[in-house]
Amino acid sequence: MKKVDHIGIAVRDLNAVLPYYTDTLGLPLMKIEEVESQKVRVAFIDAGNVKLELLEAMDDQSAIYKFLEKKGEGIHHIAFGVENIEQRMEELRDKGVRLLSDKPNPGAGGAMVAFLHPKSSNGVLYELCEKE
Ligand SMILES: C[C@@H](C(=O)O)C(=O)SCCNC(=O)CCNC(=O)[C@H](O)C(C)(C)COP(=O)(O)OP(=O)(O)OC[C@H]1O[C@@H](n2cnc3c(N)ncnc32)[C@H](O)[C@@H]1OP(=O)(O)O
Ligand SMILES: [Co+2]
Repeated sequence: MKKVDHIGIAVRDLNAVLPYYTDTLGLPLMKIEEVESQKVRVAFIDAGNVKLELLEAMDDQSAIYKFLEKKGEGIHHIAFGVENIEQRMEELRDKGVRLLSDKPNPGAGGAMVAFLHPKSSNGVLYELCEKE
């Protein structure tokens, strides 16, 4: 794993929470983007050495919708930046880690992403992401 790329945070209403990050905490907003494949609208906040990915559900099929229903707002996942994501997935699979997809899927900013099931990561949802 190269580094932590971002921390995903589930929010109910992106526009409503943004001022807390930008005005109260004084952190720069990098961009807002809709990621159709994950059914999420995301805002990236520049927190210096790591990004915060604020995630709002686009519909009730979104993983974020289900998370908010069950657990409420809060930290959703930690994303490691990796190179050669398919190889990393294979290595982890060989070591018995449960991956949530066979192949990487398109994520924010043109990255390819894959998730490790929280049940095989001691309760933490991890993401692997590879920037093009
Ligand atoms: C845009 C992109 C990017 O960065 O580029 C993104 O990040 S998209 C980010 C949004 N997309 C994703 O998260 C996609 C991958 N996620 C998923 O496929 C899903 O959310 C799962 C992780 C499989 C959970 O789905 P679901 O809640 O329907 O399954 P489930 O009810 O069977 O839950 C299985 C167990 O995992 C727990 N669980 C669920 N979500 C969790 C989370 N975020 N962190 C830690 N534990 C979690 C549940 O409480 C449950 O534990 P108990 O059984 O003990 O109650
Ligand atoms: Co993410």
